Amino acid sequence: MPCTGLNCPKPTSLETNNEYSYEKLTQTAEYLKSLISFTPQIGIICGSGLGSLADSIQQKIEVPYPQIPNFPQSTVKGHSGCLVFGYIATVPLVCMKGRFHYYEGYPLEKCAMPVRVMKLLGIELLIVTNAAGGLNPNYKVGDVMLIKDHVNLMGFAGCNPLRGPNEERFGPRFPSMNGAYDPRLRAEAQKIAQGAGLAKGVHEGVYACLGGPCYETIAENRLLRQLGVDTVGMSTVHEVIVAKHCGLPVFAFSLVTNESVCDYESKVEPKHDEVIDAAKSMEAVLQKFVQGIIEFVAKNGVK
Ligand SMILES: O=P(O)(O)O[C@@H]1C[C@H](O)[C@@H](CO)O1
Ligand code: HPA
Repeated sequence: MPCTGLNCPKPTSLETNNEYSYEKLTQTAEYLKSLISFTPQIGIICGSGLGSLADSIQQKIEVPYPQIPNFPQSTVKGHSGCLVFGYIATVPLVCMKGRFHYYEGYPLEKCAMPVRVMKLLGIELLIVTNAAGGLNPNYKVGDVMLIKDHVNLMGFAGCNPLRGPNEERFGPRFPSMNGAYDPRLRAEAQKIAQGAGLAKGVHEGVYACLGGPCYETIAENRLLRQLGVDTVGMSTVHEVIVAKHCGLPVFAFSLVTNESVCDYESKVEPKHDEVIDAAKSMEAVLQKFVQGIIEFVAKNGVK
């Protein structure tokens, strides 16, 4: 908040130059509200190649990112770059077909700004999905891992989407990250997964985000494994931090799209096209899974 008292210091450039101030984000949310006649209850972020999660949305209103004031643009294959509003199982929602990554050149607060916009639109639950490398030796390509916790590796180096002046209207300066991944929905998701045909391959584990765009070295994969990381990717963590900060419950999962190799003898190399193909081959099952989660929320509420 600007201070008007006589002895108060002048606002710093950080305060005056905030590209994603509460006011700017409100402007973005107000523009989007003017296009829809309902309040979205759930926000969904589609991971690489997972944009088809929006296919089951009814009464779609699609808004391309270039049309949205203050919104970044998608630059990555597999992230088409539009917001889709509509309904799944009678639940009004908004879906991001295309997220923003640090390696695209966006600072973390910019990558995560749509989470605050969705909060201002009125969502009460955020569903986050990602394509990820499977580090846990029990994981196979095509498995789903419900995220129970994360390792904020970029945070170890001081990169955090909440860095800078805190905006109290969103949340506190020092938020706890405990319970960021809603335990009730995770427990329920185990049952829903069976109905969706995912019975064999649903795990629960820990996700870590690196800055990318390089995939991890074998030495890095070995280190991550020792740290207790089960899947590794280049997204999600900053979105979840911002969601937890503003009090949004999160349900998140990784689709294992490739094996993260820990063996110098292995000839397996990660490739983005294969990541997208692996996601594509799971689209029908994952649509059913996400629909099951939404139906549960429709029946039982978010809390
Ligand atoms: O957006 P997500 O995290 O699902 O995408 C992963 C991370 C990189 O963007 C890309 C690498 O293949 O897939
Ligand atoms: N590493 C990082 N990000 C990824 C991977 C991976 O192996 N697969 C899909 N996204």
